[in-house]
Parts: sequence; C-alpha cells; structure tokens
Amino acid sequence: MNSVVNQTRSLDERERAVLVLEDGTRFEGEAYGAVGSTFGEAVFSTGMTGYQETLTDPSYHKQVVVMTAPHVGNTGVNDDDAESKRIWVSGYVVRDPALRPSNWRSQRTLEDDLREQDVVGICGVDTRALTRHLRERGAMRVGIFSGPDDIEGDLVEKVAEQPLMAGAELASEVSTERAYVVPAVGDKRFTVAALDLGIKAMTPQRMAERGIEVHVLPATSTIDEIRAVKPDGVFFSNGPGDPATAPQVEVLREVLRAGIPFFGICFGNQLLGRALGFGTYKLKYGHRGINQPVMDRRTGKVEITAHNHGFAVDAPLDGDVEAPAGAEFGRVRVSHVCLNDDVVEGLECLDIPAFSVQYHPEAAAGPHDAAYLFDRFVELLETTAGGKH
Ligand SMILES: NC(=O)CC[C@H](N)C(=O)O
Repeated sequence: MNSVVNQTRSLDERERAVLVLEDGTRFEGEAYGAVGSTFGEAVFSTGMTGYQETLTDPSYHKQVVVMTAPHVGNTGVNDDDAESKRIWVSGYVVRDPALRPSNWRSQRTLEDDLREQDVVGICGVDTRALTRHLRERGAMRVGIFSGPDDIEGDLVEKVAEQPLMAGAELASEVSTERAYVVPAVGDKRFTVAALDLGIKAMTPQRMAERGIEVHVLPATSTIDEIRAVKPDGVFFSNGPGDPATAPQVEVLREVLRAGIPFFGICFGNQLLGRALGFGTYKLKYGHRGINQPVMDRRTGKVEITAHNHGFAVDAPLDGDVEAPAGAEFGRVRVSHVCLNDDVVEGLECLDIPAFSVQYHPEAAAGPHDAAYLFDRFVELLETTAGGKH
C-alpha cells in the first residue's frame, strides 16, 4: 500500500537538531526534511489542516513556520493542492510528524517534498510552548541547525546576523518573471490585470470561475504595462515582506487616479492603505491560520477566515475619513475588522472604485465564508464597465 512505502523515519533514526531564537531561547529536537541550517522570521500558524497550501504560499518567503497543530503530515501531499510551484517557507517546525500518511489523494509524504526541495525543518519540538513564547515576546529571527557541522559555534550570533523582516522588500523575489493568462471559465465577461506580488494559484482561479480572464503580471510591471492588457479592473495579490518598502504603491496610485476598479488581498490591502496615505506597522506576532473571526461592518456578519499577515494598516476604525494622501482619493472606510484584536482587515473607498481585505478570500486552505468578496469585485466591474478609464 502506498502509505507504507512512503513511511517516514521514526524519531530515533533522525539527526539531532536545535532551534535557536534571537533572544537565546533553544529548543532541542530532531531533523525533519533536509539536514543543514536555515534562518528566517519565526511565526506560528494555527491551522489544523492545509499544511501543503501553507508551505507553498509565497507570502511565507523568509519565514520559519511553527505549526501549533501537534500532528503534521497526516494526509501526505499531492500534485493538486500546491499554491505555487515550490515550497517557500525557509524552515518548518513541527511537533510530531505523521509516520504513515493516509489519504486517498496522497502521492508522497510531506517529508519527501521537504527533502527534495532542500527545506530544513525540525520535529520533536513542543510547538505550543514555542508559540506561547512568540506570543509573549513577539515574532523574532530564528535558526534551525542539524547535522554535525551546522550545529557548531555561536548559534545565537548566527541568528542575530540575519536581516530583519521589517524593511524587507521580497515581492520581487517570488513574483513571476513573465506575464501569463488564466482564461475565464465559460464565457469571458471581464479582463483583469493581477499584479503577482506572491500570488497563490487559487486566486486567479476564483476570478476565472466568475468569467474573468486574468492577466497575471510581474511585480515590477509599470502602469503602462498594466494598461496594455486593457483591464476592466486591477488586482494586487498577497505577498511577502514589509509593505512600507514596496515600490508598487506609486503604480497603484496611478491605477486609482485613472478610476480603474481595484481589489487587493493581504499585501494588496496594505498597499491600498499606503496608496491612500495611511501607515502600516508590524504586528507583535501576526495572524496566521484558517480560523480567524472577522466582521464585515457593512453587513454585521462574522466570517471565519484564512490569515497570513505580520503587518497591518493603521487606519481609524470609527467613521469615514478623507484619504490622507489627498482629496483625489476621496473618503475611506474600514470595512472589516478582526474580532480577536481589532486589527484593520479591510478598506473600502467611498468615492473611487477600490476595496481590499487583509485576509484570504481564496481560502486555500480555509473556510469559504469570504468567497463573496470575489462577487463584490465582479459587481464593481459591472457597475464601472464602459467607464472612461
Ligand atoms: N500574505 C500576505 O500578503 C502578507 C503580507 C505581508 N507580507 C505581511 O506579512 O503582513
């Protein structure tokens, strides 16, 4: 049987590994995935399922992901659920890896993929204790070391030499090099230019299912390159790094000035915030998982949503405000808010056709509560179709 052939090594056959945080805290464990050393920002995800989608989400570039779910790898991996062509996390921390994956869709073990793609991980770590530590002290740099040579020397110093996530420009490192088209499913109704800042495969798919032909463009695209596809609307995707250093904000201002309908997700929400003149800031430890409660303030409905963000938009929660960047952008409203901590989860422009959310309506993985946002984008395209842009 497939699942027996794919059996993963048991804990006592593994190399010793150690996880070291920049504050000097150490967790001992065993090597999981590739053996070697790796660095990144330590963040935790509270998703009980969806590890394949998490690992392949380009927003996790340069992050070491800690899973709070104690058992990881149970359903193996397959060729259908990846959200991009490779694993992007820079390291992976699990408590108890499944020894035998069991699922009718499983094609390989998770550890096969981690090793093949040279992703260093660690298992046998009390990931809940590590999560509590990160929650109290905040996200910080981390290293994972396994293998006799890697584990030598002053490991805390090696971790402290690594670049910080604050100030990092990373979208250009994960974006597509060439533009490509995701065709509309059924009759084509609209054309959308989607800037790939780290886009997940399911996102253009959700638009295509609604009759949108999606032109996915590199992160470095200019306003002229965007205009060249004659878009009915523009979309900015999720992506890694600090929104404060993203050069795409200027391009987005041009889009908004031209009155082209705009929808942004996650990094795209942060860039809309900055284009409108709001600040962004780093959260203490961020939101990552598929079980985060958000309220849509337009309807009062609460959705359970998928999140992956370490930064957030600094905009006032009460009342509509003039966009700080200038009168040309009109009034703005915070449309969605996270019920755990009142973090801004969505923005809606009242005078220009633009809105965005901080979370992931494409829901890969995650509950589908927020799928209506793609319908809202279609409605925006319908009401502005034939406009002068
Ligand atoms: N998923 C995303 O788009 C993340 C956006 C940004 N890099 C953050 O961490 O907040």
